[in-house]
Amino acid sequence: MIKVVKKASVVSALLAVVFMAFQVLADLYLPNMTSNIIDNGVAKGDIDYIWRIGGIMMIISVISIIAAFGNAFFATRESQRLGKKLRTEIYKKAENFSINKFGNYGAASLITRTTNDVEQVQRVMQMFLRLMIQAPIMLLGASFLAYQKDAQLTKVFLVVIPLVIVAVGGIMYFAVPLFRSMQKKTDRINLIFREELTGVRVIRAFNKENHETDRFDQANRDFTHTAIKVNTIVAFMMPLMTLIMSGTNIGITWFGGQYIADMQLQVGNMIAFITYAMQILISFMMLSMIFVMVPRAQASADRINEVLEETPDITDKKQPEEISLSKEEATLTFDKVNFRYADADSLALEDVNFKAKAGQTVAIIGGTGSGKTTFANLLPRLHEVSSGTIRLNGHDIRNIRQHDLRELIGFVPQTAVLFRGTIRENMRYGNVEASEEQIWQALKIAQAQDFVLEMPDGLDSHVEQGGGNFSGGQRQRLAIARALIKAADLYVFDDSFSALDFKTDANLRQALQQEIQNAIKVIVAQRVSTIMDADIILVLEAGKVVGKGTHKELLDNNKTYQEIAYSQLREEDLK
Ligand SMILES: Nc1ncnc2c1ncn2[C@@H]1O[C@H](COP(=O)(O)OP(=O)(O)OP(=O)(O)O)[C@@H](O)[C@H]1O
Repeated sequence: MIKVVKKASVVSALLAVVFMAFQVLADLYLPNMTSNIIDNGVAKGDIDYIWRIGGIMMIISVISIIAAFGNAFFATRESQRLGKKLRTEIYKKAENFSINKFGNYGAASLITRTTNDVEQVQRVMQMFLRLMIQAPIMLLGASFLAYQKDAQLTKVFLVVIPLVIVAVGGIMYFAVPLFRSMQKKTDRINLIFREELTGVRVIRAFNKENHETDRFDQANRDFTHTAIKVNTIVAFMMPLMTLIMSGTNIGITWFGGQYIADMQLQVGNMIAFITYAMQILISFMMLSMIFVMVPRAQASADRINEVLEETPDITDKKQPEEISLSKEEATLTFDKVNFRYADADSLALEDVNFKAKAGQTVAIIGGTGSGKTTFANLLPRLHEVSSGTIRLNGHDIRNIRQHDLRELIGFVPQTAVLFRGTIRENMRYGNVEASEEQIWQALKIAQAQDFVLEMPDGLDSHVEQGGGNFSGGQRQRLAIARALIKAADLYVFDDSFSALDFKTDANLRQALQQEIQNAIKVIVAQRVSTIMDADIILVLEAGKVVGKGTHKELLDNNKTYQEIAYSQLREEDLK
């Protein structure tokens, strides 16, 4: 918790504390003046005294109000700033996570950590700056002043304080573990909800709405059940404290009345004593609220820290090599490349070797799970090779800044992701300075020009979140165009032609061949027809390259390739 809260500004926090100190001092001083006004003004009928002290009390009250406002302002501002800072830090950290790390946490948990967990810490920070300081000062100050007013009456506290400790302790004992578990349950609700939203089509197609609703209901019920339980327990706090406060009041009045009758105590002092007693009990209540909230926020702070303290598994070298666009000089080399996922027993890619030069097309083909996407992800360093070397334009890609490397690569992922906005904004994601002409040229190569032209708003047509208002094939073509808009030495298409019909697929490949002549193209595909013209075809089987060559060579002498090819096309189509 301290690690997280330390990120707040010391100056603002100090200002909040100073204002709070003024407020507490004013609040502690007022009962003393009330006692004076009663004993010296009211009892003796001294109207001047009442006016004078009354006036001073008004001024002190105004100071108390200003101090309370100042404290609230700085406490709120600093806690909000801390929240903003934490959200930004988590976001930046998560943005740089490798695909592996991202998968370990899961999107739902990262969202809960950025929103709910940060809110918990923010709330405690605000409370800390308001109550955490107020409560102890008030407790000590009020105890001291009460003792000064009448030492005999403090014996009431011998009964009251143990009672308060038992009541508050009991409530905390039951509530704190429940508060802790609520954070995990919030995570679970977010996870299920997110999964259901992203998988809504599958859920409907399989008629699993009821099953999913039950799953969500169960998590929701579990969370609500815990929340009700914990709030019921905490709800006892108020009536219990009111009971104790009333009891204290009666005790003080009972003993105080006797002392007044014996002329050992003045009425004003008794009234002041009652106010101090209430302040002592309120301080206990504030402290107990802090003790209830801190463990819950501690759980949140731990979850935030877990993300912030992650060491990135893919980092830039301290003195990276400089690289720039090579155009016709581009080269790509895989030298004994192996890759293993962190939690896997076997290699996902084993001993991959090849060389490609500017203008060439490298194709990767293989069955599902053979390692094709893994291969594609190694190129922009979304994963880091376990051993061996990948060289782009002669540079080991581990020696280049990730940013510089990715500037040289046009990447089309397996799932075409578009962002909410317009087609033009999505296209400019690839190159912010792309001219109108460049955008249309990229759309033309990607075979997306026609359908964009047909849309009433053309490039200004609206794109829904994830590109939901486009067909799978249209999304793929827009994602391809977005990558092509970028001047790159290497274009990677991870199964990016799979949703295209054969004719569009062929036209696209032809356009790529004609228009993108200098760059190296890496095409991952399941369809032989997509990669027939490639200069180098790598056939993957369980992560191993079981064939390497051109379509003709492989068709003549590679059994795996023959099996794939003959299962998809007729013999005459393969020539
Ligand atoms: N994050 C991961 N952690 C552990 N193993 C993984 C992970 N991602 C993929 N794998 C495993 O690595 C192997 C290769 O997966 P990859 O996604 O590269 O296959 P693919 O050829 O692209 O398959 P597909 O054509 O179905 O997309 C598979 O056995 C898969 O189970």
